[in-house]
Amino acid sequence: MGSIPGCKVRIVARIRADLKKDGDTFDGISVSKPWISVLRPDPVTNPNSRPSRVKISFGSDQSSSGKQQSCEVDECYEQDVGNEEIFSKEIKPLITGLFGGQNSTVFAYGPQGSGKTYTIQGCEEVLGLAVLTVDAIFPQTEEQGNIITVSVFEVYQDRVSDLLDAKRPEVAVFEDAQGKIRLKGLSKVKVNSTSESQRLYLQAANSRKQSQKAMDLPHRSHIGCIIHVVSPQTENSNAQLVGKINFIDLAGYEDSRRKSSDGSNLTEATRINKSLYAVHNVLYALNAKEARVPYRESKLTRMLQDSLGGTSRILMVTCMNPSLCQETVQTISLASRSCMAGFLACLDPGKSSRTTVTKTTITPSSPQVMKSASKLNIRSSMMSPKLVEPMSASASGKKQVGPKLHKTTAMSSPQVMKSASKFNIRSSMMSPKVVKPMSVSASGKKQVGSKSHMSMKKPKDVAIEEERRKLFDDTNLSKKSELGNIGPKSPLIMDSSTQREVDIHTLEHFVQTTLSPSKAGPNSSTQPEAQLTLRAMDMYATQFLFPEEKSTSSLNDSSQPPSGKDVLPIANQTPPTFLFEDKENKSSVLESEASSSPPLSVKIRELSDNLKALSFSTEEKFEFKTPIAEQKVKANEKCELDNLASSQETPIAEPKMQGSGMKDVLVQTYLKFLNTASKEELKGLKGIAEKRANLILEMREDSPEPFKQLDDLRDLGFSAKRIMKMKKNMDGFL
Ligand SMILES: Nc1ncnc2c1ncn2[C@@H]1O[C@H](COP(=O)(O)OP(=O)(O)OP(=O)(O)O)[C@@H](O)[C@H]1O
Repeated sequence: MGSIPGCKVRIVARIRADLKKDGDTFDGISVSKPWISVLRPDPVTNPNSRPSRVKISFGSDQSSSGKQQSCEVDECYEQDVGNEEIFSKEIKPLITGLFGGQNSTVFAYGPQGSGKTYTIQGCEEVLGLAVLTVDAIFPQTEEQGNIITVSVFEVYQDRVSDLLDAKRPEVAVFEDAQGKIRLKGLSKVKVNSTSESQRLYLQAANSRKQSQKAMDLPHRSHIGCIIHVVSPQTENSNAQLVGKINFIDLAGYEDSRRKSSDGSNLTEATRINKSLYAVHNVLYALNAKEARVPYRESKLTRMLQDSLGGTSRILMVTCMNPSLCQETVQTISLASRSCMAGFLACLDPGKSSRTTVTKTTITPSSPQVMKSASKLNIRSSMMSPKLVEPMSASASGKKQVGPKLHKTTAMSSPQVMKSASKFNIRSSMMSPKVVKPMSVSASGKKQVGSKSHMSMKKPKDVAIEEERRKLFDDTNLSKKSELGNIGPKSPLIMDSSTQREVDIHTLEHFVQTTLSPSKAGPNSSTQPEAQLTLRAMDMYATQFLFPEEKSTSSLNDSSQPPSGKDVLPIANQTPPTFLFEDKENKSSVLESEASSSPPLSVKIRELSDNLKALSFSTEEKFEFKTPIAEQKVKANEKCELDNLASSQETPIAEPKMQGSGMKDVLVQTYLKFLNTASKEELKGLKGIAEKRANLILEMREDSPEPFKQLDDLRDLGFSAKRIMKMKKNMDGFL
């Protein structure tokens, strides 16, 4: 597979068969001429000296401008090509790898109605690629004494649910101690025939449609089917996964500015598109052989991580409507961008993006785009979905922070940009913009809180995430430097030295006496890191996470019995998901808090008030430039002066920036506490009582660090809404 040897991701296009023959329209305008043409390289004039690709052109070659707009992909299947042919050319090579332990992922991507479901799932009369796969691997699995199991799931707004369980339990996605991705609560059903697998898949998809209809929900979500080949359990061994292949029918891409065809609102459309961009970001990074692949940008990519990275192989089938449709141009251009990344990386492996800060960025400001946009009424924001990539490795080894580092190249496809023009396509959509807020220093030297960084608001979330990962990277940070690093971004440190000292003393006393008796050994009791962690965590929990519950108590901690059906006793099959309802069990949490550590809650609140006061200190209190402040910092010896020095350049008078830094620290410290605290300590937190504390300990057995971001709280039964609210409250507060 793959016309470009060495490329990890293969991008092919498929033009859907024409369903209506009586003339197509585009935005109400009749289109009489064929508007997609496919040009294959001529094997004679284009010998195999370089990888060949297929050119897809949009618009008529007799267009008024006389120009054709085009983009390139690895292959294009035209309207007369059926699923079987695609299967035999594209999927069979993946199946060979499957029996050798190689995982694969097949995406169908495209606008609504372009044939994604038809391609992956098929219909009653036509088998889709997933079912054809089951059909093809049966003989070999039987021969080897292996079995096939199937899982079907839906990802809707970052919630993964099991479609083979009528109750649709939520599936928890987390990483275990060995770094493997676990899908806790996802059923695996053994299938014994092709027809059985087809029935299963169709049933799951139909039941989803019905419930969406009944609840009047918009139906755009990602549907996944995982086919596992498993060696069965024997007396002497547990069941073992031989390999798996994932088929993902991605939610239909829809221009979020157009009226939605399924009633979904702008927010939802934007969210769906964002998750589609996240998939593209991952494919792009993999194909470009980038050092960092942003799997965590979306739940879907995270759950597929073990079938995307490593030796896994990826196929993306970009489905195209045969009728003129701006979404088709947009989707194929995005796909082509990933394809181009692989093409360049394969042509010149020496120039892998592992060693360069240069990022592929297509911005509306690139000359081609601007030209197209102005000529053709293209709106830049649509052509340029920002594909945010937070870090890049600097060749110089120096960490570079902030927008100054962003390099913009109109690398994707100028042709595609131009193509948009003909169809009144807005530029921001066609032009995925890759922003690199930070780069990794080869020397490991950190510069945090520099002006450029502090003033960088977008892409805020990703930058913050990367930053906080650095701040709390135990392996890289000395205790000494941690204070320094936290300092410039944290109001705890940015405040006057007097206040800081007072606060640290309070905290030391607090840590040693109450909060962390288990850490009260000679090493731990004086650790500034522990102090800051606890202090910030307390503030965070009290002030931001549960502001509405300050006067009452915590989130509830009730668990429901396991749901989801695990049909097979497979070694790596995890127990079903536990769901928690936040509306229950308030009393038990109250009891627990009251009985376990009343002094703790009092102290937490005290401390929070202190910190709150600090965070709202007046500007003059942040006078880093005064010699006195500097002296005090030096005398303290707990802070790294380099970092503080760099922060002096930063005007700290921007409360929003200050808040952003504080939020960053607080979120991370809170998560770190969840990852490390004892059961009793956990129970001291708002929202955590006996059951959740137990679950956290259980999760820590599976994975040493189960909480890496706020969204991971969903594994504890916190609803997405609630987590959103937490984030929002924080923003509002800060
Ligand atoms: N290659 C094809 N040949 C014949 N019919 C097709 C083909 N591709 C799609 N169709 C038909 O087109 C219609 C839309 O296809 P499908 O539901 O697969 O689109 P989709 O991209 O999955 O849409 P959505 O994003 O809304 O789920 C269906 O009726 C399907 O049967």
